[in-house]
Amino acid sequence: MLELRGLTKRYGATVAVDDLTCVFEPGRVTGFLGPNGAGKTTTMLLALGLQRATAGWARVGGRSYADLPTPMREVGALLDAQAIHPNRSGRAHLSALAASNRLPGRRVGEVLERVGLDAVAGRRAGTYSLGMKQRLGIAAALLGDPGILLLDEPINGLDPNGIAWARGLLRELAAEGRTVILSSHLMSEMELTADHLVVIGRGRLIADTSLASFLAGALPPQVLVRAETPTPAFVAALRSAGAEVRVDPDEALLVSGLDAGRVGRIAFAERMVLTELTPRRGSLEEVFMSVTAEAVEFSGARIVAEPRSAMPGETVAHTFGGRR
Ligand SMILES: Nc1ncnc2c1ncn2[C@@H]1O[C@H](COP(=O)(O)OP(=O)(O)OP(=O)(O)O)[C@@H](O)[C@H]1O
Repeated sequence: MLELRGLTKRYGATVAVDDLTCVFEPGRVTGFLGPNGAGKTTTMLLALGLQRATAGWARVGGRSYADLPTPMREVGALLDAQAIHPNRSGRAHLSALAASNRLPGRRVGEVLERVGLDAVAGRRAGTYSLGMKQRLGIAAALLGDPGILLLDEPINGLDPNGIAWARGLLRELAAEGRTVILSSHLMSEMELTADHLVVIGRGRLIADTSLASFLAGALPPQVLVRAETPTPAFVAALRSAGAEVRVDPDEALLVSGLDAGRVGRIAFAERMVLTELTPRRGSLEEVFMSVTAEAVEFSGARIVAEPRSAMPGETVAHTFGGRR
């Protein structure tokens, strides 16, 4: 478990992390999300003792990182896959890490196999593709068999097979009871991988919630409706019940603001024969953009707005004030 309490980091006038309080729980993949400059990397650096907090603290299983006797056995991190000596082989890179952290040498072979690099472990790491470097970075994070994994953009550069592999690995690591913290801007992948989300904007907590609640909570319900012969009266009845209705060129209706049951009852009252009635939820990308729209907005290179607040019924910083 990784716990942050009132964690704050200022760089001069910039507040990179602002009074952040949350707990990253074991046994699940937590997506750590936020727009560019939201403070994700800084939070990870603070948790790893690589930056000093201005206020508040981060604790790993109740202790600060600096107090951990063998940190790599507690926390494995991937911050920058390119940070490797190009003339060392993948195996030599991991062996050096294992030796300097008093980890058994047999772990090197184990993690190389787990990330699928065993066949190229003798090659100079400088010749690795970005995807291979990401795998090597994940191997390094796993070297101490840690309970917590902090992975900053670990799937950048992976091809579709690599991404599917990484998804399986991360889910497996969580199922083994580890705390898996994953930051990525690849929302479609995050949607498939994460169980839980911590969303920050401009250093502040916006949402700390399950993926399912995040997806369900932020956008009004939408229903895709196809009727055999949709009549203007049906559309008018939907609108007078409060729905926004968009009629597609193929005559499908996209109904916002009413759930499928309500749309079905209106269709029944209007003697419509429906051939489709499909509830649609927002994608993670849509909900993320909606929730963070006011958190960080760039005008040129300038951040201009304050964070919007969080989701209903969850551990949150504020009350959700989105478009509901
Ligand atoms: N060493 C530093 N000195 C000054 N400002 C910094 C430093 N590191 C980060 N910042 C600033 O702190 C804020 C948070 O940056 P951080 O890199 O943590 O965000 P992020 O969420 O990881 O962004 P991205 O998604 O773009 O990687 C930004 O405004 C950034 O410019």
